[in-house]
Amino acid sequence: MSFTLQSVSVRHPSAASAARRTLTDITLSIAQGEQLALIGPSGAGKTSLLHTMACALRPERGTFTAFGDQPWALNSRQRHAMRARFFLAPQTPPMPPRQRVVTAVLAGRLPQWSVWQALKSLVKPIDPQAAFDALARFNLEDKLYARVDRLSGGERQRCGMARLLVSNAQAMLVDEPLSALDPTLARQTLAILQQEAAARKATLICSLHQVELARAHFPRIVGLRDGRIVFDERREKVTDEMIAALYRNAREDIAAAPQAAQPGFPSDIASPAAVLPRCF
Ligand SMILES: Nc1ncnc2c1ncn2[C@@H]1O[C@H](COP(=O)(O)OP(=O)(O)OP(=O)(O)O)[C@@H](O)[C@H]1O
Repeated sequence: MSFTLQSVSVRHPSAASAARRTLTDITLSIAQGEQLALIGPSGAGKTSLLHTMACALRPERGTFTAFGDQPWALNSRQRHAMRARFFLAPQTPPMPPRQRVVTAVLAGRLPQWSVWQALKSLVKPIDPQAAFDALARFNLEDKLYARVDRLSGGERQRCGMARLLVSNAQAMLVDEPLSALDPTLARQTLAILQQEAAARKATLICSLHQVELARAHFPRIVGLRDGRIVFDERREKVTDEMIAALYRNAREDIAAAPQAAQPGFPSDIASPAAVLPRCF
């Protein structure tokens, strides 16, 4: 098993103590080599779930196991060693603007390198061929020595994916990898991620706003809403109705609901807010 979460609840450390939890009662088991898409509306908790699995957020409750160990029961050195087994690719990859693409891509090797190797690679990239090969998968090999701040948003995002490829992660935790890409590039990029994960038998967990791509390409789909799992199904079991319910906006519900008359107001006026414009 790559990850097992049993009744896990998470609250962001910076959130007010009275704020509702970011994730509530999450139970999920993900086998090594599985490919799974996380979908759900903005603020559903997709990023927070990926961060929890990457040990960047500590559960407030429940049991979290990664690769057979409970990371938060380990000491920080052991937890750091465990982090080398997975790679979290954020939506906007952190890359110093003046850095060369080759260095930014090779940062995917940082978890495997000693401090000395990391410093050495900053001065003279240790394995530029690996960065070149990874960039070539995304047709970006000509950007090897370009500065990061000269890249378009989509190029930058694909550099982040090239960084993921040079890591030797056994689990790839990828947050909205397609958000800056046109539809053709989005499909190609997703195919490369899935091929790479399959080739190295790595687990691939991808948060996506492109629901149709998720349904077309991922065997397992987890729908999140308001920090809870709404469904966790094989893709053939996910229906249009489940998707519509997952993304239904609370405002749509209010608009669709019959307007109940309130005491003290004429029957065609539902609330004080509704009457205000009529006063002026
Ligand atoms: N650093 C933070 N401190 C406090 N609350 C946070 C923090 N980051 C996210 N949240 C809250 O946690 C909830 C889940 O956010 P999260 O980013 O995980 O959702 P998401 O599904 O990834 O959204 P999106 O699709 O918009 O990226 C939201 O209510 C958000 O406001």
